[in-house]
Amino acid sequence: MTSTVAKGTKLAGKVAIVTASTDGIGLAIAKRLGQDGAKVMISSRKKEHVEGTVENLRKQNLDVAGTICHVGKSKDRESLVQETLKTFGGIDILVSNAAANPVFGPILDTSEEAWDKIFDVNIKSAFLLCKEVVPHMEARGSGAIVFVSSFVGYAPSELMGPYSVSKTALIGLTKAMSPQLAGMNIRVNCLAPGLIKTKFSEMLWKNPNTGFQQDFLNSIAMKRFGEPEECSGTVSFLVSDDASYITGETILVTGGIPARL
Ligand SMILES: NC(=O)c1ccc[n+]([C@@H]2O[C@H](COP(=O)([O-])OP(=O)(O)OC[C@H]3O[C@@H](n4cnc5c(N)ncnc54)[C@H](O)[C@@H]3O)[C@@H](O)[C@H]2O)c1
Repeated sequence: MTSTVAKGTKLAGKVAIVTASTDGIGLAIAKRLGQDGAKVMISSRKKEHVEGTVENLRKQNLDVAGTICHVGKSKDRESLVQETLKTFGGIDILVSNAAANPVFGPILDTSEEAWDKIFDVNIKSAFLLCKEVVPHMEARGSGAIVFVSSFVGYAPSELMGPYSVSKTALIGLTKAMSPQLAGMNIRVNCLAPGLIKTKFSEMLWKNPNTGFQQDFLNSIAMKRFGEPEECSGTVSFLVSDDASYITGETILVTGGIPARL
């Protein structure tokens, strides 16, 4: 199912950065923000993916540019910000979407190296990118940040323990940052998707006849997995003036998975 939401210009004049935006949920968000009028800086680790995505989105008349950014590298984070300022003249919106999950299995089997990678990419880099971006939002007089967490941040997956904890940490980071940022007229919120059909989650939804998949589907009120486009409207709402009195919150987009902290 694809989104049939009417598109508009509610983000006209805004400049957005979306990390890991050449595929999956990040791409759907970047596209939607562009369709809603924002200028969007596309980024991911691979040059060819960035170039291909920019070309594709420009063909759809969206105002986008692109740059490489491995969110765990401080030089890349700096150049993402500098490229955005140089190309579009400011930053109003940050969507921190990049995430890594190098391990599946019992949590106590996680190596220190894997633990560090998950927390570096999923939480520390998200925080450090905010630190980099916030002064530029402050200079514009306002801003909006969205972290992409997950439903497993509320209901930890037994096989993705450290990833789940990193996603819980993003929900906490959203709350922890909101009072200080409110003083700068910057809102910070969080999206917690359910199981969305992307490459990242392929092994969880692509084998239609496994018992696991059936059990999982049965636990979802709507009895289907989500599409990336079903996450993007929520992010566009959260960064728009329609959400002007919402900060520190996480919105679950899960088709109805019972998940609460
Ligand atoms: N697909 C789902 O079911 C699901 C569910 C809940 C949350 N999420 C979250 O949604 C976000 C997007 O995931 P997706 O499903 O679209 O999958 P995806 O694989 O398309 O997105 C994750 C992206 O992060 C990128 N990435 C990893 N390490 C990076 C780094 N160091 N620097 C820059 N980019 C890096 C990957 O290349 C990938 O493009 C992630 O934060 C993920 O945790 C996904």
